[in-house]
Amino acid sequence: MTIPGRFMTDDKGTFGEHTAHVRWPVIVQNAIDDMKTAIKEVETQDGKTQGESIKKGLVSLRQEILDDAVLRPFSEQEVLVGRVPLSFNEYLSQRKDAHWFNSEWLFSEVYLYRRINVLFRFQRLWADFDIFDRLKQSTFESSLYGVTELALRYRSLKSQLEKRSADDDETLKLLFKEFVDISLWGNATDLSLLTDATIEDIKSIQGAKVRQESESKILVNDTLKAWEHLKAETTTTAGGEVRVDFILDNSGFELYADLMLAAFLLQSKMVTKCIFHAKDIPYMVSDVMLKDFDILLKDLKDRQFFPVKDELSQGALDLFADDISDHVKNGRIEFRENSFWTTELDYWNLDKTETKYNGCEIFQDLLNSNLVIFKGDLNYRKLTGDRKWPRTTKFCEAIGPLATNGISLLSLRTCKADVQVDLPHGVDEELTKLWEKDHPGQGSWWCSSGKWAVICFSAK
Ligand SMILES: O=P(O)(O)OC[C@@]1(O)O[C@H](CO)[C@@H](O)[C@@H]1O
Ligand SMILES: [Mg+2]
Ligand SMILES: [Mn+2]
Repeated sequence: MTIPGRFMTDDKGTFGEHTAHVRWPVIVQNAIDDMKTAIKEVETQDGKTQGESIKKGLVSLRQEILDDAVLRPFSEQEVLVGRVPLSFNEYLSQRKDAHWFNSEWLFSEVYLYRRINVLFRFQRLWADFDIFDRLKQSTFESSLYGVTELALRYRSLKSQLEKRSADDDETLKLLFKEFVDISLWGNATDLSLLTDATIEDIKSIQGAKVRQESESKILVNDTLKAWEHLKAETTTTAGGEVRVDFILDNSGFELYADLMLAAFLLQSKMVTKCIFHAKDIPYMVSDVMLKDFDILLKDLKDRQFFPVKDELSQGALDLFADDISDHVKNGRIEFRENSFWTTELDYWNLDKTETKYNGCEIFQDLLNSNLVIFKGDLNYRKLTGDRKWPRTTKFCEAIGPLATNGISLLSLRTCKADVQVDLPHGVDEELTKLWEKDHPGQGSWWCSSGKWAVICFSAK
């Protein structure tokens, strides 16, 4: 089959078109508003002056989008001072006609966050400032209910784990499923979608009861295939290292849920090492940077940040935070960052052929992993190239070289964009009809609502 083109920001009636026209100006406006607050908090005149020029840059960037300007290349100075990978200018040299509202969605969205980052990197006092930090922190703070509920669940499941007999695979399999579900739906608290979420919204997405009914919302579920694979890997490497990698998505509750899955895998002794791959710049509003991991551990222990009243909840939060810190101290959990993850390159570039922007380097390293877990929607878009595949296309076809180049992967994705593959025949039509009822003219946006999910496995 020929490889279809990628979703464009001028594909009529798509969520990508809506994202470009409506959501990007909102995201930049939120950054401008947060910049106003941040500037007030800095003391020095220098800080204020530099902050003002960033704010002006954001205002003109927002206007550029609204004016549907050409996607301009980065200047030499921006590449140097902003440390912008040359992949962006290489791409733009081939597409001089790319505009905000007439370009490949994947490129222009990643380009947007790079343009924002360059504004900060140009100002010495703001070079490492994360303009999304306030939003990341306030959303995590309002996740108190889900965080506490999970910590209590971890505490009780951990003792079940310790009590179970070594050959009690059934319990282990059920727990694996539970923790994969927790990590999957941890993605649902996505800041870029929950632009005005109430605590109730956040609570409902995260509660255990929601997870029960959410089983029906998982349209493709390869959890047991991943379980069988991991068990086989554990047996073949008997006594050796069993490594699971997490290509991370959002900070806050989703990272907390991912760490929960890692803690279970390590506690079960099935896995000996978990490596977490974070972003090197503020990206997609909520994505995890190295500093967000340290902040999360601090928040879990901070009774002002998480004012849990009862001893039990306090003990459960401390237990989890201490277990994670212990895994880090003993090298069982490792955090890395790499600029590849914030380039526009899709994951067909996780291959020995991509030798310019770390694709090959990361690929070679991931060959040592027994399972690579890709979290969230953007990672799914990059796995499938954000292409206009028929929605029944097989996952192993849509991920190109990754299906055969030696990496075993598991994609845990809540559906928040137009691309979708691997659906059984008839499901897309049925959900489009269902969604159309309450969203006339936007039936296919069921796939961008975050209400459904897929768990897709591909063996090496
Ligand atoms: O990777 P995540 O955090 O799950 O979601 C990121 C993302 O879904 O946010 C926007 C929502 O449509 C998309 O542009 C982008 O793919
Ligand atoms: Mg997400
Ligand atoms: Mn994200």
